[in-house]
This record gives sequence, structure tokens and C-alpha cells, in this order.
Amino acid sequence: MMAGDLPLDVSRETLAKLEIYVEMLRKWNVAINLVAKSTLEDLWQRHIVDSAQLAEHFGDVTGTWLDLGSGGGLPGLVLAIIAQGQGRDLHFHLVESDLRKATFLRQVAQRLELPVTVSAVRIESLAPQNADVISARALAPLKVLCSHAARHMAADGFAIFPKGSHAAAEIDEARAIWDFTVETYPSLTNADAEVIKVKNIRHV
Ligand SMILES: C[S@@+](CC[C@H](N)C(=O)[O-])C[C@H]1O[C@@H](n2cnc3c(N)ncnc32)[C@H](O)[C@@H]1O
Repeated sequence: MMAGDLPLDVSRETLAKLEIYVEMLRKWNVAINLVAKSTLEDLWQRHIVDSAQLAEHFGDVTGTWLDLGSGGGLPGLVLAIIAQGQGRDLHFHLVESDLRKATFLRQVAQRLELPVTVSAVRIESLAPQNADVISARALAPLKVLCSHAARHMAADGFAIFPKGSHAAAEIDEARAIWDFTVETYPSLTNADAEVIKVKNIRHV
């Protein structure tokens, strides 16, 4: 494991928890497609570091962090491990409609004693959450994410989405339907990709 690749300092305990998580991810991935098998060789950089970079946006936020379409826990579980290690007052709510993936998320959360709740439902059927932060990775284009965020985000909250090389096009497309403010940050794991932070989402 390469702690030095992480975009932040983490304690030995946090690193140990990340290692256990990765070990469980690899084990369960034999039976469930949590991450593409083609990415297993580079799992740490492709998935753990790529998720961990969102921790740079913790700032002084407290409350509920809602991660939509968590899959194998990316970025939700990685961020919960880091936030817990930093002693942050953040609770992570992971939404994943696939029951087997949701079971995996609960098993990791239980084993690592993380501040995590898992809802095994479709996002569309989840009651409005008033979340302080919303994240989603590899779930949907920005125009769809804006619709989820508009429903589930607190008025003063923000959404943070790792995006690929089409972030600018997705922003343009979303603007036809949604009004919002957006900040973009270069991805630390992919020179062509960006992380976008979205606030004040309203229908046009
Ligand atoms: C492409 S995977 C990405 C998973 C993870 N975020 C990652 O980066 O590896 C998308 C995940 O979202 C879940 N998902 C898709 N649509 C959903 C919905 N409407 N409600 C809840 N989960 C959904 C799928 O089951 C899948 O696990």
C-alpha cells in the first residue's frame, strides 16, 4: 500500500483501515462486480486515491455527507475512513440500489466501525435528505446529478463530483436545465479529468 500516494497525511490507523477495506473489496470482487476487473492491478491509484482526493474539500463542513450510487464504496467508504481518522463530525449516508453491493458496504462499515448508514434503495425513491454535502462518482451525467442534488442537498450545501475529460461539456449540457455555481479542480489521478464542486442548484 502506498500512503505516500494519498493527497493528504493519514494516520497509521487510517491507513490500516484503508488496507482492510481494499482487502475486502478484492475478496468480494470475485463474486460481485464492485470495480472493473481491469482496474484491480491499479486499484490503489484508480480508486482509493481518486476517491481520497475529495477529502481535500472537507473544509469545516459537519453533518451529513450523502454519497449516491456508492457501488463498492467509492468515494463514500474511503471518505468515511479518512473523516473518522481526522475526528470529523461527519456522518456518511451511502445510497446503493444493488442489494449485494449494499450488503458489502454494510459489512465494511460494521467491521471498521465507521460513521456510515447504507440505504439499499434507488435514489429516486429516497425521501429528501437535506444533506450538507453530496458526492457521486461514475453515476450519471451532471444534468442528472443536479436533479438528485436539487432534491437532497441543504440550501447552503455543496455537491462534489469527480468527472472525466468531458466535464466542460457536461456543465454546458446541465446549464440548459439547471442554474448553479461551479468550481473546477484538476484531478490528482488523471491529467484529463476534473473534480467539480457545485452549489446553489436551481431550475432555470
Ligand atoms: C458505475 S457504478 C459506480 C460505483 C462507484 N460510485 C464507483 O465509483 O465505483 C454506479 C453505481 O450506482 C448504482 N446506481 C445506479 N443508479 C442508481 C440509482 N438510481 N439509485 C441507487 N443506486 C444506483 C449502481 O448499482 C452502481 O453500483
